Amino acid sequence: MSMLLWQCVVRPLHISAHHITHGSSLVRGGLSQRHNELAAVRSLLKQWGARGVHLVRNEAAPVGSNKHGASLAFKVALGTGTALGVKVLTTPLRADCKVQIAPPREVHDRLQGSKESKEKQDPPFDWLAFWDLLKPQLHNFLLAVASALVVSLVNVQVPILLGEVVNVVAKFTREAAREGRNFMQEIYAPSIKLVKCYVVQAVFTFSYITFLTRMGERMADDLRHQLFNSFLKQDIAFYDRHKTGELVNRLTADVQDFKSSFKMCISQGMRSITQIIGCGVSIYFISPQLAGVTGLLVPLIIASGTALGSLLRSLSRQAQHQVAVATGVADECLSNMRTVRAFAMEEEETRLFTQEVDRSRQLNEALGTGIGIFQAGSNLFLNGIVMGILFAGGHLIATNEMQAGDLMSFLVASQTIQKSLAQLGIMFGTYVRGTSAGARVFEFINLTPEIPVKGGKIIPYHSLMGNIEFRNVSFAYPTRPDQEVLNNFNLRIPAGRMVALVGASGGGKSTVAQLLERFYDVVRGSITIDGEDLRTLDPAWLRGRVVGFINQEPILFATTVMENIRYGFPAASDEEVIQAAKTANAHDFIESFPDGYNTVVSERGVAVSGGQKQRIAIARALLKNPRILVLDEATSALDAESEAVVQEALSRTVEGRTVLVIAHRLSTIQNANIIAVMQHGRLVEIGTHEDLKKMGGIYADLIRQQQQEESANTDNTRWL
Ligand SMILES: Nc1ncnc2c1ncn2[C@@H]1O[C@H](COP(=O)(O)OP(=O)(O)OP(=O)(O)O)[C@@H](O)[C@H]1O
Repeated sequence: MSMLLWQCVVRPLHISAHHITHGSSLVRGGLSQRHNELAAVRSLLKQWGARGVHLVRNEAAPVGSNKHGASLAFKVALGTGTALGVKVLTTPLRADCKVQIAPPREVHDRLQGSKESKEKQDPPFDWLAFWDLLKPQLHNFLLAVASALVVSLVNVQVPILLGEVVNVVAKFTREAAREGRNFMQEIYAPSIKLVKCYVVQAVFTFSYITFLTRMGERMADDLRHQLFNSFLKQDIAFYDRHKTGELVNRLTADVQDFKSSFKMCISQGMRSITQIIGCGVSIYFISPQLAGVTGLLVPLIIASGTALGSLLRSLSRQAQHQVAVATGVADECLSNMRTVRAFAMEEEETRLFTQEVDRSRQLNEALGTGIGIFQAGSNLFLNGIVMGILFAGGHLIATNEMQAGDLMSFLVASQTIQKSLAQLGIMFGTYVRGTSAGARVFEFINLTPEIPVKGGKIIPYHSLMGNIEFRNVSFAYPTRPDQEVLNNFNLRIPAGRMVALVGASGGGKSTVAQLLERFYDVVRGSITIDGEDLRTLDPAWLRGRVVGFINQEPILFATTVMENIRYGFPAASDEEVIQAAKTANAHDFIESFPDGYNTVVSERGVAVSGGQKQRIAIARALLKNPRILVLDEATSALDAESEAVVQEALSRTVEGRTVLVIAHRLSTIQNANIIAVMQHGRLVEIGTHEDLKKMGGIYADLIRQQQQEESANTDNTRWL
């Protein structure tokens, strides 16, 4: 399946003569007609919608060759300054291109754009879903809230008790010696009260942190679980719409943001509000005059703190975003190191990364300066208030309107109010961040897929024949509803027969295979298996038991070969796995691995060659003994030697099954019972290889074209 996604990833593309307007000259001309090839790539990129394409290096450099063709490397630039590396491997009927998009500005702008649109389109917070999430943790929540309340009330008491202690101390410095009173006796009661307060404060601080953590972690765990579950239930169209990075971000950063914001709102928010009210009442009772003056300054503190705070928050968001952009560039480069190396783009990648890191440094420096100004300014301001209170309080003490201990209480209480106000300012930002992160998470949890993962009719195994029929099928991908990919498509695949789909690239062949797997539903018409509409059948049964799918790029998981083959049919015994591997021509090479079937294949299957990977995938598909087998370009990425071995395995695999095979190399499908030729989403020719050749239509043209390309390719190989 070929498709270009303009996103910051490197992905292989398969571009056939149909896509490249000068396709035949591309292949026939070989290396001697580089300009034609470059023009072809340029026209292709334009076709894809890349505006202002021009070639940076007007020369193609051969980077390698094999029996099947030559690799050429091009560097292309988009008008925006986007650098593309295009690597073309010419093969008899097609050109396989690797397109690397490594555009710093483009990546940045795209991320910026997506972030802006994300900010604009944040869904409303779902309070009902939040309540459902909170309900199981209500006991932890209430215990945390009660404990935090106790801590706040104690915090309100502390300044008053401190004042009482200071009053005793102050009294003794002035009069104790003269009156012969016992200091220990007088200080004992207020000191004990203070110590009790500190102990209660410590116990309940421990308690609220423990309950809050328990509640937060359990809610986050629940959220991740629900979200992941919801991801796995979504239909494939959902994955066409959303990038993997975005989904992973919701699962990690958004859940984390939501959790910490929620915890913070409870602990800090509640404490701050209680302390502001409690200490406000205290200072009023200590000295109404001083409290009045301080109260006048409060709006000033709030206004300046909010203004500066929002400025800093916006700067901090920009800095965080820039760090993400720089990380994205590094991630893209490191995870595609082979492509970077193949194009000798190390210096360019370093330049891109440095550029993004430099921007990030500048923003962080600006943020640091802002924080410095904010902290210095607020310290100065707060210390000014302390000085003011001391000055006015000193005056009140001198006129015997106040005691020293009361001044002390007033100072501590007013400081607590100031700190709490500052906390509330921060809290507002935290609340906004938390609710928007939560809204994004709930949005995906609440999504209902159009195609359910399971549920529906099952045809009993003994009566399942495997007759397939596409009847007047029309289809457009949900992400491109205006582009009709299949148009009144009709095809019958009788049980136990092999039907090959051929035709120009983009004609809709892979789409037919995907519809058979019910990755998407048809827009009009119907697909039936043994007369049953696919939409009435259980999708899990269909994919898990009936249809085996082998495509060009099999995916191996980072586990043992045994588990990789068993994937999709976990109940299979070791013997069954080994038998499937034998049929798939895989047993011998697996046995030659150091740990045999227990060898762990690395994350991307690097330790396993393409042909070996494909045979493991065949064994995996075989294990579930599917009635229907779909082979979508199963051997087109392989060299001649591997292809022969895989073909041999496939010919054993297809026996007794209904098979839909899609292949560009016509030599691989000549034995099919029926060959169906597709063009622009329609079936245009159908018959056996001999019939179609005699007919002299599109199929005959394709064969002629392929033969010419094969001979041109042999010439190129000789030339190289
Ligand atoms: N997931 C998708 N979302 C939107 N459009 C898609 C998607 N997959 C394929 N297309 C588009 O559908 C059309 C048919 O693609 P399809 O892959 O079925 O063709 P194909 O004949 O199999 O091509 P190839 O031989 O290159 O694999 C193309 O225009 C392609 O761009």
